[in-house]
Amino acid sequence: MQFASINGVTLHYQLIGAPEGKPILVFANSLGTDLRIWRDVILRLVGDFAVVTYDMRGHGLSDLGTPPYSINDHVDDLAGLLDYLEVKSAVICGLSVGGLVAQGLYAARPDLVRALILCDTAHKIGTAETWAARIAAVKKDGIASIADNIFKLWFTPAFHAQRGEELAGYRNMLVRQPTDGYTGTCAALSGADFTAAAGRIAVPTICIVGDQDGSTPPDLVLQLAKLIPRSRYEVIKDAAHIPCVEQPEALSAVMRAFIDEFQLGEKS
Ligand SMILES: O=C(O)CC1=CCC(=O)O1
Repeated sequence: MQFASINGVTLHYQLIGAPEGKPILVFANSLGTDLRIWRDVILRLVGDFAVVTYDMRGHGLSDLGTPPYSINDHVDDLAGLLDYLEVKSAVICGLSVGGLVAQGLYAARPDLVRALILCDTAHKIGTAETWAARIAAVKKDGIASIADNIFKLWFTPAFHAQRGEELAGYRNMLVRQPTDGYTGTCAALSGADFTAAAGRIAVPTICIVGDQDGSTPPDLVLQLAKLIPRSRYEVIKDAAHIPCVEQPEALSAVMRAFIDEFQLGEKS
């Protein structure tokens, strides 16, 4: 296991493969998950890249810091981690809030971003009201009290019917996140709006979404793609909000095609 103290917060991360001579692919997780969600995608891409994954503050084995957070707290953590690892420029793949962090990283530190893979995310996710209601529910009754509803957003009915063991494991992942880390990140989501910034993105970008995503549905992700000049848009079949878990083969194939189109698999 690897840990780094970034902005006074211990972050859990994994660097897989040697960065020297290889392009770097960085993965940022979604609300209520940790770096383990990327495993089956990483296995399909790791030969050609060095890979960095990490647990956002308040999630996984990373410190809590001082919640509630702003999206810039998460952005500063990722920038700090890349500086710590002496990564000069990387392909940043972010899922949901991780995609907002990726957009924020580009806005704050474009030097660190060679390309963006924005997965099941948007320029703005939810409203102040929906996040306030979720924060209140979790503070009152805990994450477990909302888990069934969250899982309808995360996974398709087919996943629920056929992949019960994984469902149970991912439920453990969700309910074991620190309550303050989870609600702290809901606050960050509430305040994050990259609508104006999206039009200034000038690196190769692809927006990807599961066809049954109940959290950031295809229409919303298409709106994001339309805001970003020359970006690509792809829909993953038979997936909801977490295609890296539900359809890793299809997601990595889309990522691979994007990587090849822009020759991102070659060291810049
Ligand atoms: O509601 C969820 O759990 C889905 C989600 C919204 C933002 C995020 O990161 O995940």
